[in-house]
Amino acid sequence: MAPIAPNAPSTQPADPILVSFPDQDELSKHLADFVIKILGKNIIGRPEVRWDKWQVFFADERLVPLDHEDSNFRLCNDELFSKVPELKRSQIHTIDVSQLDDAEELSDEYEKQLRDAFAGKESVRHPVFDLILLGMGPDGHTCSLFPGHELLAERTRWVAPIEDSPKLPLRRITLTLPVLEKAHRVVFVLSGKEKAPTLAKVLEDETKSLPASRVRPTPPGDVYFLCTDDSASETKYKRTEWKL
Ligand SMILES: O=C(O)[C@H](O)[C@@H](O)[C@H](O)[C@H](O)COP(=O)(O)O
Repeated sequence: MAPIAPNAPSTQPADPILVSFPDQDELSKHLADFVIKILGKNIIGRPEVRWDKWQVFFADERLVPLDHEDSNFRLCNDELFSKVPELKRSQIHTIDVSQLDDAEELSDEYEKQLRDAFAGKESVRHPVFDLILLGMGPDGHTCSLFPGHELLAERTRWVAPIEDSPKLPLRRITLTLPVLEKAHRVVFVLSGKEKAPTLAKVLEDETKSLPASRVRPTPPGDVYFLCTDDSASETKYKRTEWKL
């Protein structure tokens, strides 16, 4: 067995970075700056968003038409995409609604969209996202990966169907843990006191029993928890001062 070089990079996932802000407005402002820094281009000290470079995928999606009130695309479209004409519809990867009746086929087709977008990159064994933004439910679920569900054990597929979601609607597709683990940066965005006990568990529970606590990107990836103070009120986990 070859000895490990003393300066060899760690293969252990880095500790999560917890940053807490007084309220949602502060959180949103700093999150926007962070996204611009990561996905923008620094032009003479002034970061600018290069919208033409973006490829947007959904961490999970409900199997409903794109204009349905349960659609994650619809929510993002109303709040962001429709306000950014520079971001072309072809850069936003949505589910194939002609396959809504067949979750397996639809999931495979979404994985194919991912494979095509990442084709030619060194990372083709896994997609390596620059940034994945996630929420976390009060039960500790993230994407559509729910506590105790067999999909937590999925290691082969990049995208998987779920038809027995404990949170309605029942039928969805979701990115799998291996994809989350390969990302450069995963950012959980949390607000509200109802998330506080779960966040404490996710950050402090060594057993990693909850889906959100299983999201630990491999080096050099990082996972951030950007929260409002009420969400972070029950955890003793160390805070990091926010610096861009
Ligand atoms: O489709 C879904 O249900 C979501 O993708 C889910 O993973 C969400 O991120 C969490 O439930 C947190 O949601 P909130 O941030 O709205 O509480």
